[in-house]
Amino acid sequence: MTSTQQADAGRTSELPKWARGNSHRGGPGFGELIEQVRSVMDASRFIAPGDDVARELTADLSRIVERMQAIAVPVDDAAADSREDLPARGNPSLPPFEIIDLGSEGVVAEIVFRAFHLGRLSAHGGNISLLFDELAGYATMHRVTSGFARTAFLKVDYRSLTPIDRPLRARVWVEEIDGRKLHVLGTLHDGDRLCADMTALFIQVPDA
Ligand SMILES: CCCCC/C=C\C/C=C\C/C=C\C/C=C\CCCC(=O)SCCNC(=O)CCNC(=O)[C@H](O)C(C)(C)COP(=O)(O)OP(=O)(O)OC[C@H]1O[C@@H](n2cnc3c(N)ncnc32)[C@H](O)[C@@H]1OP(=O)(O)O
Repeated sequence: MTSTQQADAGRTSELPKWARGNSHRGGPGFGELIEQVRSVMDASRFIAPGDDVARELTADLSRIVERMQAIAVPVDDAAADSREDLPARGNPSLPPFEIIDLGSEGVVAEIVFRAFHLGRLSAHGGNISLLFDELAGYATMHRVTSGFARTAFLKVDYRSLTPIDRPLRARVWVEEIDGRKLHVLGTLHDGDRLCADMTALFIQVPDA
């Protein structure tokens, strides 16, 4: 059996514990909390406050940061990045994608880039690259025979401007497997229009 055929047979071990996800950590209100965190980031992109207001807002936010720091847990126990029921698993640092389809054929996700992701006229290219990297993590996770795959390189071609504030469709899939090397491709579309495409190499490793 070649390595490609082997991988076609799918994953032979369970997903690592950290990748199995959950829908309870942080409680039922956690999704709304993370959405508010995103809203803070969005709103911060469009203000030019006077010094007094900047200081007041800083004080308000400092109180919130202190409350969160007081309830910090080890990262492996944190709700963010673990909640499979929430956009981007409740990780506020990721563009808030929603998984539409996921399996050995790859992953399809809907993404709305927003104010926080704005570069100048369109979504910042780095955020598009981040989206592709993350989705490639999903796609490779379902094709490695065990463990995890790390990004060795990831190249994005920006084909047309990527708008914010409207649903876009991303697709990422493993095109070829050669031993531990997974060649990954991806596309991002606004309707029929190609915004960006991606080529990446992921390497299978025993764990994240
Ligand atoms: C909670 C989940 C809810 C449920 C959801 C369900 C499923 C989904 C679950 C999880 C998915 C979710 C999240 C995943 C998220 C995101 C994924 C992001 C992934 C990352 O963001 S991860 C961080 C960035 N990433 C790094 O931090 C890597 C640093 N780096 C290294 O760790 C090493 O560098 C490594 C491991 C890459 C290789 O090291 P190594 O020692 O293992 O292997 P080695 O060097 O021997 O290379 C073996 C062969 O690859 C070729 N090769 C290597 N590198 C190459 C390159 N750059 N270009 C061309 N070829 C290359 C060699 O030439 C050789 O080729 P050959 O065999 O032909 O000679």
